[in-house]
Amino acid sequence: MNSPLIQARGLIKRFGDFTAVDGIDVDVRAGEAFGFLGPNGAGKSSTMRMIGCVSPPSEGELRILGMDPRRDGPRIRARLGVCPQLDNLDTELTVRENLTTYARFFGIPRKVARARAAELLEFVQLSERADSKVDPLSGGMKRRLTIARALVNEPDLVLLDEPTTGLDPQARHLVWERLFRLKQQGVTLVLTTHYMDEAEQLCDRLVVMDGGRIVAEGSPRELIERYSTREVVELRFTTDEQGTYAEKLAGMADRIEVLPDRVLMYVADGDDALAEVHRRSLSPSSALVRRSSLEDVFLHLTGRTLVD
Ligand SMILES: Nc1ncnc2c1ncn2[C@@H]1O[C@H](COP(=O)(O)OP(=O)(O)OP(=O)(O)O)[C@@H](O)[C@H]1O
Repeated sequence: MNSPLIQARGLIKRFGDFTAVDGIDVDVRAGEAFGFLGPNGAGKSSTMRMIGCVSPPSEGELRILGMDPRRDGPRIRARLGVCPQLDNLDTELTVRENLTTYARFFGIPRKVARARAAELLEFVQLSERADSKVDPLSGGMKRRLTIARALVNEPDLVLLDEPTTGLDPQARHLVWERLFRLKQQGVTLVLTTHYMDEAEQLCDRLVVMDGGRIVAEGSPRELIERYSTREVVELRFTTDEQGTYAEKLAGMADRIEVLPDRVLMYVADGDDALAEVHRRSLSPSSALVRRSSLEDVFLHLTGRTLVD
């Protein structure tokens, strides 16, 4: 059972003349949480839709659970759990009915479906809302219900397209916590996100996508080690002359990035570097020392920030 659950080689998706996914190679192994990280338009959803067998690849090889989506779409889909980018819950039905009705599509007997719905509602902390309609639920509750629905058929592979986009911080943390539990139970998760903190929290391994291509691959820690320094000093100056200051800082860091609102110094030891900044009387209006993140990796690889 060591063969990957998802294997893509030279996978391409075109829409007319436009290439949304431009020849990517991906292996997802059983039990891991795998992420596609990238900004809007990077090609993440197009990739997920091919993996979900709802959008045929234009070119390249794709195998899901050892099968070919072009031939075995329905058999593959029966073993997938899908949480789409936008919740498409049935607003006419109650919370519980959203699960039991969905279970019928998989031919799950009514009694089993009811028991499973109760278990899943417990898991996503919605038992108390079982008989309420979907509309009055908060965004976070709807997301959790969509996740529960994706688990109704006890899938081998769960696909989550931007699981926490649009949620407030507290609701995001609750979703992360549930997904983390799933991961602990050995469920294979594949998710897309443009939040680097989400990728860092949840993903064992990820690919960074930009413009339809994979620009880096590894665990969050490996990527940070490979493409960034241990620490970053963020400096803001009162004048608009960040560029001038950046020149003065150049020799004091491994790398300098000048953003519209701040200058980033990439260094091994942030406190040392900041002390040197003050010694040279460069007087930033604010300064912050932090660990490198996937955001820094993305900036290094593409010259842009993830969320513009
Ligand atoms: N059905 C379609 N027809 C034409 N172009 C499309 C279609 N679907 C996606 N695209 C284009 O393909 C590119 C990649 O889109 P995709 O949705 O895969 O990106 P993404 O990384 O998931 O970004 P987002 O976070 O915005 O969903 C975008 O430029 C998008 O406009």
